[in-house]
Parts: sequence; structure tokens; C-alpha cells
Amino acid sequence: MAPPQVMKSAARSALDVFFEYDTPRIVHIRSKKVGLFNRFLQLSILAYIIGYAIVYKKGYQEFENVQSAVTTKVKGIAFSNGSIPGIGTRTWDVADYVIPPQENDAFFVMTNVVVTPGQTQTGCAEDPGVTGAICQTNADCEQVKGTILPSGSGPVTGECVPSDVPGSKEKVCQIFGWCPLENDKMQGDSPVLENAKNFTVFIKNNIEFPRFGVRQTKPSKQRKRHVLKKCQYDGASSRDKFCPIFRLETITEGAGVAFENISKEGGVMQIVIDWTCNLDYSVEDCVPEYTFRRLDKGDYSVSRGFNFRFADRYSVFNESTGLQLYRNLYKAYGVRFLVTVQGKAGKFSIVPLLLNIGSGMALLGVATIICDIMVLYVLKAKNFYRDKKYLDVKGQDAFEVLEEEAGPGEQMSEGSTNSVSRRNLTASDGGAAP
Ligand SMILES: Nc1ncnc2c1ncn2[C@@H]1O[C@H](COP(=O)(O)OP(=O)(O)OP(=O)(O)O)[C@@H](O)[C@H]1O
Repeated sequence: MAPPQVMKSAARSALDVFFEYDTPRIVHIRSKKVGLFNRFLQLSILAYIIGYAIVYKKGYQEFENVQSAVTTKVKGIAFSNGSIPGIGTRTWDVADYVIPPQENDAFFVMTNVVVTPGQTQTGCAEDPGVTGAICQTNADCEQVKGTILPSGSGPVTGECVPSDVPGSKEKVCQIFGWCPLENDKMQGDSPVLENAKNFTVFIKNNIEFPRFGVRQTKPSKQRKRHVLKKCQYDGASSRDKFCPIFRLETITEGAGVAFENISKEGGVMQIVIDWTCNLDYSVEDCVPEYTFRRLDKGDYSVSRGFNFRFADRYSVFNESTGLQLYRNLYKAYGVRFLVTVQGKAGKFSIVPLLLNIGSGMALLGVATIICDIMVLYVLKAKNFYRDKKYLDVKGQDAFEVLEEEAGPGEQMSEGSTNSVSRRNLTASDGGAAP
């Protein structure tokens, strides 16, 4: 336990703290160094508040994020000649190459395809590349009969048959499934839908800023100048930079990607429509800005491009088997375009302006704190300034002064209401003398 003296002095200090009061004191320091430093801080804070927070960051406006709806329509025709197996001579239109026909904020355009036509449910030789497919006799396949080999195409029937792969002398187990099996090796160097670069897409983007009652459904000033049928987006020309009809090659080139690099094996592109509007100006000046990016930066060691499979099915009546189901299997390579709409509108409002001014004024107090730190802790004359800044006054001293002023014979005590002394005090402090 602490000795009684220590306990006593601790209790006294605690009591002293309770009976203290701090009042700020103004010390007027005439010093070029401190004065300049103070003005520099104040100017910096003012520049931040006015220049950055209010003017640059538009601290006088209230903002709202854009609300938007996007629909797309692709147009264009491609022709592939008969040299491509499974396809033959074919003209492709939008119903063939946009899969699915409509998506939310996205569209896919098939640019290349591997077709396996006329598949039906029957027995055929398994792919020799599938582990466990190679056999010598039926006995080898009997062991795995009814099972699906890893990455195989159907259950093994138990028969060992010659491989379908041209030039191969191997024998493989037969499977039951969609036969003939798909051969997904691409034929030729150029993509099947070579003309896809000339396809156009109409991106219909309706936007709204409900808080400000602004709707961009009517064509804006820029759009009115165009007849949609004739215009085509061209970022470089000011006349056509608002046209919402884009050539696919313009989009990929806008992202710095040659269409040929993306069309053979596919990829993912992003179309960013930015509506950053200052509604203090005319609504007509609220126009979109388009930017393009390739999203699949192409880690080709993992997976190349973008593809998926789909099939169209049909039935054929056969005398012996009746109605038989067939399908054409497509491995579709292409570009998936994602449309992202972003942006916000700002309009003058007194509330954010007052908030910014208020917080800016509070920030000016920081200049005083920093100057105080410099004057009281950093400068050589810090002890001098500390003496001037802090004045230790005891209440007892004040009563002694009052007693001296009141003259002999008059007793003063704390809380006394002596009117003479009060008058003298007021006068000596610079107040109005009676
Ligand atoms: N991908 C596109 N490429 C070029 N023009 C387009 C495209 N999509 C639409 N347009 C044209 O833009 C205009 C508005 O298209 P919208 O879809 O609203 O009308 P539409 O009469 O149904 O179009 P259409 O019947 O020609 O497909 C039409 O003149 C249309 O031909």
C-alpha cells in the first residue's frame, strides 16, 4: 500500500485539478517568420477549400448516379464459301450469329465456328485421345462396358472397333451417344464469318436522373443531326462521335485490338458509356462518352479466347426406324460485348456549398494549431513564447489586489459583493468607468 503522504498529495492534486479553469488567451506575436508561416497555412487551406473542394470537386453541386436501360440490335451479313466442312456455302444473318438473340447489357456475336452436322444417337468409335479408349479385342472393352470413360462421349458398348480418325490404324472402344463425334479442329486460317468486322450494332441507351427530373429519351442535339440509318460512330469526328451505331471493328480498334486477333478464337470486350453531366448548363450538353476495353487480356496458357457449344435439332422420318432425332453441333467462337453505363449528374445546390464552406472554416483552425506547435515547441524562442502564452493565476492573488485597492480597514473574501472593488476592477480592465 502507498505511504499516507503520497496518498495525501495525490488527493490534493486531484482536488486542485477540480478547482481549475483554463481560458484561452490571445497573444499577438509580431514576427515576420511566424506571420508568414501563418498566412501560408491559411492560404493553402483556402486554396484547398475554394480551388479543390468547391471548384474542382464541384462542392457547390449535389449529385445523382445515372439510371439506365440498354438494348442492342446487331445487323450485318456474312458469307462463307463451301470449302469449310460441315457448313457448305452459307450466308449468315443476325439470327444465325447473335446468340442468344437478346441479353441484358450484353450481346454475343459469333465470328468463327466449327460445325459437326447430322449427329444422331447411335454407336461410334470413341476418340483415341480419351484415356482407356484404345483396345485390342472386344474383351478389353467388355471390362468397361456401360461406363463413361473420363472425358469420353458416351457409355462404352463393349465392342472394339477401328478408329474414325483419318489415317489412324488404332482400334478403340465403341460408345453410344451423339455420333459422329465432334472434330473441333479449326479448318483454315481465317474465321468463318470474316465479314463480322463490318457488322454494326445499335446501342439504344435511355438514361434518367430522377432527382433532377432529366430524361434523355428524346434524341439530344447531337443525335438529331443524324439520321440513325446513315450515321456510324466515329470517335475522331466530332459530327459522328455521338452516333449510337458502331462497327464491330471500330469497337475493337478503340480498345487497341485488331479485329483479326480476336475474331478467330473469340474474346470479351467492354463498351463503357459515360454520362458525366453538369446540369447547370443546358440538358442538351448532357451527352455520352464512349470508351472500349478488352476484358480477357488473354492468358493464353490457361484458356484461349472465348467459345461455347450449341446445337439445332431436327427430326427425319425413316421407313425402318420411324422419326429419328438429329442435330447439328456448333462450337461457336466469338466476341461477347458487355455494355456498362456509368456516370453522374451534378446541379447547383446551396446545401453542399454551405457544408463545404463550413467544414472549410473549421479547417482554418488547423492553421492556428500548427502555428502554435511551431511557436511553442519548434522555434528557438519557444520558452519566451510559452511564458507569454501561459499565465498561471491564483484566485488568492486577485483578492490581494482587490484588498490593496479597497484600502485598509475593508476585509475582502472570496464571493464578496463589494461594489467599489467591482467598479475599480471594471475600469482598470478597460471597461466603462462610472
Ligand atoms: N445495327 C444497326 N446498324 C445500322 N442501323 C441500325 C442498326 N440497328 C438499327 N438500325 C437502324 O436504326 C433505326 C432505328 O432502329 P429500330 O430498331 O428502332 O427500328 P426498326 O424499324 O425496328 O429497325 P429495323 O427494322 O431496320 O431493324 C432504324 O432505321 C434501323 O434500321
